[in-house]
Amino acid sequence: MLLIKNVYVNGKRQDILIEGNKIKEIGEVKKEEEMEVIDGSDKIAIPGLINTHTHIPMTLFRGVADDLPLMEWLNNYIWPMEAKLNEEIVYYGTLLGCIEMIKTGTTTFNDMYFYLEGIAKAVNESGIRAVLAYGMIDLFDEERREREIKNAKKYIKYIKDLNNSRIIPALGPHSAYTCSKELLEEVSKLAKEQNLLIHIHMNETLDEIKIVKEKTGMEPFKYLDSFGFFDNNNVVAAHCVHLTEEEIEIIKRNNISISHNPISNLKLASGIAPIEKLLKKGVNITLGTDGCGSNNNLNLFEEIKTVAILHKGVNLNPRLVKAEEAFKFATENGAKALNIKAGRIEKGYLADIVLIKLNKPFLYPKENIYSHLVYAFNGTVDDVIIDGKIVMRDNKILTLDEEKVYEKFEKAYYKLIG
Ligand SMILES: N[C@@H](CCSC[C@H]1O[C@@H](n2cnc3c(=O)[nH]cnc32)[C@H](O)[C@@H]1O)C(=O)O
Ligand SMILES: [Zn+2]
Repeated sequence: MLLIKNVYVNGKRQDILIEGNKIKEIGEVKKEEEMEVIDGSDKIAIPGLINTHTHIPMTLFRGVADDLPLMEWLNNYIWPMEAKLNEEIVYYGTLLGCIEMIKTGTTTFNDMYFYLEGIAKAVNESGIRAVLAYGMIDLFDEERREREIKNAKKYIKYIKDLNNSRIIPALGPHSAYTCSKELLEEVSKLAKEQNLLIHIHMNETLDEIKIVKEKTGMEPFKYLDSFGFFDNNNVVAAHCVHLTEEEIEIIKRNNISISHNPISNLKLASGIAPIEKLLKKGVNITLGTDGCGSNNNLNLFEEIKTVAILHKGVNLNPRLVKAEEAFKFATENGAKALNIKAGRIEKGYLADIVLIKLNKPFLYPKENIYSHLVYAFNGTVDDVIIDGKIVMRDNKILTLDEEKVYEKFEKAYYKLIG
């Protein structure tokens, strides 16, 4: 068992006892012989952050094609380079991504990419928790559709056969503008049959909406809703930047979770999602970084701060998205979207816990710590526990050899651009 002694958690100094992968007790815990102890007296404990939209191997694309709009970025740079990926290169890209997320307090990520064996191998070794979807794009071609659906089913089986509760399969139809209606219908059916999360890009840019509207006569959410895509499914819709009132109703009615990616949306000049309207409707808002090609890091604390100030500015309302709301987007709401019992430090919850030393200049005055975590903290955490296991101690990753990963990553990168 693991005992975190005298740590500042849920607003007071107390102990956290972890048994297996769950939180067993919070409060006054007597130290027993067989317990491993972490002294928490100079630290705060927070729930591990949950990143609900990533393409984790895109660490390899960081800084490769900046300052471009989405369609040009995807078509002229990213998609041609992705054609040169393989399992090994993706494995090293993912290892780096896992290090970066653990170092900045993220304990779960929701991913859509390909070469999932490489991704799953790296996730397993790093100790992080992940929901992994094979990203499907058929470009309305029947042969490609068959292949994408076959691949998706292959990876769902592959992940289930790993029998690792930290690695969860999901379905990842890329978007309404790159997937045929037949593929989307097949995905919706499969998701219901196997009770799988659907992870999809929605309404990210005005171009995308124009393409879908010209093809179907409807906006993306209305089009998908017209054939029951969302019915009785668990859906995480990434971006949701440009929405009609009618589409917001569809999101609410279908209990769709939004993965709001404010920094990616700004960097690609996609726009700013209508968070004020979505909040008013009680929509479950979560946070994502997107890939490192359009952010360019995986530090979810930057998304927390951005979401807490961006919407104040654009709506001229300083009361919009308070600090505790922004923090909830990245913890409890993310857990709800991914249907995992995490996002809070409470008895019976998964032991995904992050410890932060308080002796950092931007964490003073200490009594305002919960404000600092949103408006002042830079994201460098100290200890990380995932699934009840210590994966980082005093900022040192215990599950991977960092220097070796950096060296192998660079070699993989040069193979990719060579
Ligand atoms: N089976 C597909 C893989 C799709 S994975 C997910 C895709 O989303 C792409 N992607 C990354 N960021 C974004 C974004 O912000 N919007 C739309 N697509 C993105 C990413 O480059 C990747 O091609 C194929 O063969 O291409
Ligand atoms: Zn994306």
